Amino acid sequence: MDAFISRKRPRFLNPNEEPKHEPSDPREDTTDTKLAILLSLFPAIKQDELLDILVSCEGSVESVVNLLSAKDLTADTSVSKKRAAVASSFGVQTSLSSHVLTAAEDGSMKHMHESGRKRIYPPPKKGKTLHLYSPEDIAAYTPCTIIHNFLPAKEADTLLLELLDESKHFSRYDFQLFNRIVHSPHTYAVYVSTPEEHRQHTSEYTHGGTYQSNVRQATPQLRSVSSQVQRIVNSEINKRIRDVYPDGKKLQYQSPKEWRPNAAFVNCYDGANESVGYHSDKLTYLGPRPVIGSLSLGVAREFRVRRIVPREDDETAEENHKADKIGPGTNSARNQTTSAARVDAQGQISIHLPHNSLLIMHAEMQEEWKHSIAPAQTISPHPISGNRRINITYRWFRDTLHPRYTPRCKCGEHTILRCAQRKHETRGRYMWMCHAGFAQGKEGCSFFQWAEFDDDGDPIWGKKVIRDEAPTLTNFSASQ
Ligand SMILES: O=C(O)CCC(=O)C(=O)O
Ligand SMILES: [Fe+2]
Repeated sequence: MDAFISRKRPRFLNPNEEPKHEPSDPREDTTDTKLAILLSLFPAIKQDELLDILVSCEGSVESVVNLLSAKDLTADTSVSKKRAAVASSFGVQTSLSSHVLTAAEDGSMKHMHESGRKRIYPPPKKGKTLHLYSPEDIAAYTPCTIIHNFLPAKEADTLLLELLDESKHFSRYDFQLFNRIVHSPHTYAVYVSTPEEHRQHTSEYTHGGTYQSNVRQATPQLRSVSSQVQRIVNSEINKRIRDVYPDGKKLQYQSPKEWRPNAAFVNCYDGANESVGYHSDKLTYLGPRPVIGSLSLGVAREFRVRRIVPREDDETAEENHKADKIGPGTNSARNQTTSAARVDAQGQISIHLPHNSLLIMHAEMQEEWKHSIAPAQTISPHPISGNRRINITYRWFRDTLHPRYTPRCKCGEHTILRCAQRKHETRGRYMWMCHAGFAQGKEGCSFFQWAEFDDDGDPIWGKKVIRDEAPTLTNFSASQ
């Protein structure tokens, strides 16, 4: 069903934990009743369509009736009155999707597609989850694009089989949370395409204060798929710039260059309880406004996203420094207590990721949104992978942000790049910080330096801009 369903999120009992599942909202039980009422009022409209409109009106029968009656100017007045009477017994809600009304250039209210303006949707309501399925809704509500059935079916199955076999080499990463060492609730490995890249990823790039130990050579299938991902991601980036960004221009700090993935982080979620908590992906080596291509294989799972809500009160750059770390290539929320509170401050959106779907996280994603793979209440086993889901995130490590260039902190370690997200005065500014505080058993130093970039996201060290002209890393796709 190309629609979303709105459900109320439960309050978290333990602030360190995402809920294992969401109890269903008793109000959902009324959906059938509402649909039956709508069917009786609008017998000429198909049930599926009515359901779509109902969910896009957040379950408000009154909004559906108003919407459809407004369209139906020739409607019999007695029918209209009856519809209005029934509808008024339900609360008014906002409407979404293709039924959204918006102000046109001339100030009149028109349906989105008639107004000639870009679609701007309201965020999900506090404490609710919007479930999105259609590529159109996902592109409109989130900074993501989804492409279903991305690979030829056989190729997707071959890649899945290959990575399931690889997954026996995957490991959990350990991270520190409130003085405890915690294991990630899924396994992973990093894939690169040449021995030189392997050397760099195991002895130069650091993640949360340690070198990656689980770096592997990309399999032929992984590399072949990388070039297909590269093609489509670049084309989708251009569409996004043209159709969504202000004045049809790339975002400030977004690279104007072709996106060239040179590393793939492969995750395995074995069973419904395996997950990854809310985080944004680490910017340190990807740079500002990165784009990430994420291919899902095997069991379908929910990818949840939520916008980072600015907070005026107690945010400081120093506080950001104390952020906990939840995985390689990820920046978690500062802690799950505040994270949980903010999930409730603005609703979340759930994107359903079936086998062989490619999700593109666009340039506005990492700095302004967080994402997670929620534990599932139930999953439907996949014919090849059983209960397992494999996910590949193709990433482009910018050469200009190689650790040979990035500042060292007082501990003598490589710093990490973060973006100020919550305080209005500093929101959107980047900073270099000590990462030692993120590593097991290490206390961080107080190193802090604002990070400067030119408009294309290349770093400015002193007055010197390091440009990304001669990549040292071999491009994943080009190196086949
Ligand atoms: O499994 C996914 O779809 C997302 C994984 C993720 O967020 C990550 O590897 O950073
Ligand atoms: Fe991520």
